[in-house]
Amino acid sequence: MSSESTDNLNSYEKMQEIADFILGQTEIRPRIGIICGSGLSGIGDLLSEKRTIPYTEIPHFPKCKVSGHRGELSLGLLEGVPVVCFQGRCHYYEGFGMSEVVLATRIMKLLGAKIMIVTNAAGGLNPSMKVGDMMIIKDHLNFLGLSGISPLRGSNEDRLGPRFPSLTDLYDGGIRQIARAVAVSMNIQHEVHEGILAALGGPSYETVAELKFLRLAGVDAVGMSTVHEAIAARHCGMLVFGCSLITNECIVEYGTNREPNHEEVIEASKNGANKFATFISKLVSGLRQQDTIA
Ligand SMILES: O=P(O)(O)O[C@H]1O[C@H](CO)[C@@H](O)[C@H]1O
Ligand SMILES: Nc1nc2[nH]cnc2c(=O)[nH]1
Repeated sequence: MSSESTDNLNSYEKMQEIADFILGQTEIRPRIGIICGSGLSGIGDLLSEKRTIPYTEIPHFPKCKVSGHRGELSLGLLEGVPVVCFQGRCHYYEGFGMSEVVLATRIMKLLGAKIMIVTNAAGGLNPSMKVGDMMIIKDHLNFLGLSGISPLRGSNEDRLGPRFPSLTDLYDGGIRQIARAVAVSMNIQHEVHEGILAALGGPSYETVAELKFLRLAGVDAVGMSTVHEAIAARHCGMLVFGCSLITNECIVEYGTNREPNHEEVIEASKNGANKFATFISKLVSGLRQQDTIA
C-alpha cells in the first residue's frame, strides 16, 4: 500500500524544508490555519488572492486519499485575514503514522499561524443533534490517546513544545464564545451545539454497544480524526478551535435496518458545506475584530 506509514516526519529540519517550500510559493503569511474535514474543502474556495498547491507537489508531504478530501492546500485571505487551508487530511486508519497525521498542524505553525481551526464530519450521538447541525468542540475523549497512541510519542522536539503539555481547556474558551456569538448573528444558534467529541480509530463505524457506552460517558459526537491535530497544536503553542458537522445520526438500537456509511457522510457534508464555510469565515472575521490573531 503506497500510503503505508514510514512515520518519519518527526524531523524538524524536514518540516522546516516543507514550510520554506510553501512560503516560497506566495506572499501570504498565515495567521490562522484551517483543516477541512470530509466534504468540507469548500472553505478554501472562499479565499481571495489564493494560491493552491497540490500535496503531490510539496516535498515529503503524505498523499492522503480518502474520498471527500481534495489533497491540496490553499493560502489566501479569508475575511481579510491571511490563512492557510489544508483541503484534505491524513487519517491514522489509512496507515499513516501519527507524525504524518499531524504534519499539517505543525506546518501551519512553522508558516506562522497562531490559531488552528480544525473541522470534521462526525456522527451525532446526542439525540438533540440532527444531520446538518454543527457542534463546537468543547473537549474530547481520545480513545487512541488513552492507550498511548499519541502524536507526541517518541523523543520530544523541544523546538516545537514541551515533553508533557497540559490539555486542560484545549479548545479555547474565548474562541468558542466568539463562535457562539457568530451562530446567534446567523440565527442558527438552535443548530449549533457545543459538546464532547470522542475520537475512535476507525475506519469501521461503532457498534451499538460502543455507542451506548460512549453515551454513558457523556459523548455527544463521534469521529475518527481531529483530536490528534488538536494535541499537536497545543503542544506547539497554537490556540485551537474545533467544529464538527453532524453528518449522520449514530444508530444506538439493534435491528433498525439502518447503518452508517461514508456516502451518507459525504452527501450530508456536501449539503451542509456552504453554511459551515460561512460560519467559519464569520468566525475568522470575529477573531480579527477581537484582535485574537494579533
Ligand atoms: O474526520 P473527517 O476527515 O472529517 O472524516 C470522517 O468521516 C470519515 C468516515 O465517514 C472518516 O474519515 C471520519 O474521520
Ligand atoms: N467514528 C465515526 N466517525 C464518523 N465520521 C462521520 N460519521 C462518523 C461516525 O458515525 N462515527
